[in-house]
Amino acid sequence: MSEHHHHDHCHNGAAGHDSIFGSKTELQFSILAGSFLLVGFLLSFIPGVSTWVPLIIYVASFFFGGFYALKEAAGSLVKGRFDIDFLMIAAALGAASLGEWAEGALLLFLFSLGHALEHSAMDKARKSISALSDLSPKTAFVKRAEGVEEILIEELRIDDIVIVKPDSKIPADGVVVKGSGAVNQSPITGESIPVDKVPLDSTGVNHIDINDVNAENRVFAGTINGSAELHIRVLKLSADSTLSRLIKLVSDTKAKKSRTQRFTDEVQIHYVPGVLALVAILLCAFLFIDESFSESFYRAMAVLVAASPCALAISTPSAVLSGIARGARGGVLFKGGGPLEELGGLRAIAFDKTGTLTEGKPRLTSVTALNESSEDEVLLLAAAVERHSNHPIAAAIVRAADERTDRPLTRVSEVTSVQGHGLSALVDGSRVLIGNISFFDDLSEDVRKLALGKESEGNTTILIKKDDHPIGIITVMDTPRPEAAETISRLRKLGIKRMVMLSGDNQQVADSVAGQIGMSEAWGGLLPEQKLDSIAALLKREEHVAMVGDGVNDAPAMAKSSVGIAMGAAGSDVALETADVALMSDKLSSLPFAIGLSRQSHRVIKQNLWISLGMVAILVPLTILDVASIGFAVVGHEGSTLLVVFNALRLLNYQYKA
Ligand SMILES: Nc1ncnc2c1ncn2[C@@H]1O[C@H](COP(=O)(O)OP(=O)(O)OP(=O)(O)O)[C@@H](O)[C@H]1O
Ligand SMILES: [Zn+2]
Repeated sequence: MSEHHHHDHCHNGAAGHDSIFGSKTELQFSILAGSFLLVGFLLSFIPGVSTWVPLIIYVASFFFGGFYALKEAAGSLVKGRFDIDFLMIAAALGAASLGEWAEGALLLFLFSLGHALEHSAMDKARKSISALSDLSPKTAFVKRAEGVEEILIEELRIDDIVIVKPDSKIPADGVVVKGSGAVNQSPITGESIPVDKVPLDSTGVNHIDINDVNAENRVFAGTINGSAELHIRVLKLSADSTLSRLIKLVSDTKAKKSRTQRFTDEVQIHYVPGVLALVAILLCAFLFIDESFSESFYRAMAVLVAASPCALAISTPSAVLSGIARGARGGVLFKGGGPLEELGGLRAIAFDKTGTLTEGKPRLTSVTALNESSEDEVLLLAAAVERHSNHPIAAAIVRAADERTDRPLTRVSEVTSVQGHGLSALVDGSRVLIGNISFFDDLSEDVRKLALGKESEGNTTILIKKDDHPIGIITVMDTPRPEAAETISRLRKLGIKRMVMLSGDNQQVADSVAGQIGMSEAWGGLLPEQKLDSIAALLKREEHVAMVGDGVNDAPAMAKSSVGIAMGAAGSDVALETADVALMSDKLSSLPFAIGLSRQSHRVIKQNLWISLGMVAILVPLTILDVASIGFAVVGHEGSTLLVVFNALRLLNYQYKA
């Protein structure tokens, strides 16, 4: 990741000091500038040394001190912008033109030193992100016909079988096919407790989509194998692995900017010309008050340095970068400064039920046969159709049917799914409908009562109709996630005053789950578009609402909310792409950490604004009134810039305390 040497300079703009001139060179140049300045200064006191000797040495100091500033200034000028670098060079050249070479060289030296330090501090935050890529091993042991071969991970192909030794890093995203044991997934998901993995028999299966593989069979590149040897079938190329995409998303500079970022950008657009105008006026001071031009010039330059908005410009980007880097290490991916700053300020969160607050793995609780059919018949027919659905309810029915009977499969065709209701299909020539009560509007009073009774016990209730006759009722029940109740109470303690469950399931089930995890509001029976309306309604009342989901069928609602949060993003491509904030683990418990980090980032950004604006507010009057010299202004200016950056770096060490 060494090509990530892109520096935000104090104006967010021009590309940084790339390639061979890394930030190390920048620091060396600055030190050279300082050394030449010192030598030149000392030589000027030695009698007998001709005056042009120190002059030549000062010119060398100018060169090294002004090199990067000139590069930056030129880059911005091409885009039609004046920036702080331009101002600095103007000031230094102005001093030189008045014969004050030492002053000019000092200005450039301090400026370049401040910026070199600032850039290496920013690099520290960036390295924290690129360190993610070191998580993945460089090579993998792959099984070939001739034996085991060690190859580069870039050369791994889909369906290769790699052998992962105990206590070593897993080289690819894939499915365990042999061996079982615990895997430490904390590098990707932030989960501190290792997760048990068991093999999945995939012999003879041609194509496996990693999104369909259960968590207990699935492993990610960059996670750490425990004490067992695992054989893994590769399901993703190295470049497409969850880790690679995580790194790509984290270092994506085009990600959503935060409001503060837009504010500071805006300020700078109006501010720099304002400063230039003020400086122009101050340059003319000698016309109105009794002083020489050089005195006016010095004052103007000091004001210019004092007023330069370097610290302001870097205050937000540095905090955003550090906050995002810290989040990524904790298994939380913020897509840019926008979500990072906004999440902590939220007071309302909507949750999807299935798979988010619950496990998303419902169990069959009852089968009721109606009208002369048998329970097995009902279950089998339902399972035959549900085999074509990937809804969690379908999985429960299919599993239960497989356990009970092994009758040959019936012929199923024309399966269509009706969003939020159920399925319709042709089975051996009969029209079969499977779905919730609201799917059927012509139920007899008896059947309806029976089904409603089951719902009131907290069951998800599914009716099966064959050729327009109800033949049975199947009920399933999902269990709340073990960490859900605790997370909800933590969120409440964090000041999230409104938490709402949105569910396509019936109201009784929604209420029952909400009751078990201590949530007060549950809105059930929602069709997908009604979930969108619910978000809109919440947005109207609460202004900002986050939506937590698994990204499977709630992506539109997540997109509509202020901050869309996806869980289990490590296992789902959709979730990783659509969310503003992705919780890499499939655990709700990283949500309080994410909110805590977001709030801390927000605090740091605010502190940084105070520091940067405060310094300008102090220095500008002092320089105008001739109380502070230009050297003082440079020290104050660069000092505040560095302070802001180091304050931001504190975020890298953020710890969530429950
Ligand atoms: N394949 C299916 N088989 C049987 N019933 C279904 C099926 N798909 C949907 N349903 C019925 O429609 C209801 C709503 O489904 P939908 O997919 O909109 O919500 P969900 O994802 O199950 O729940 P939640 O909104 O809580 O996440 C389900 O509770 C179920 O009663
Ligand atoms: Zn600066």
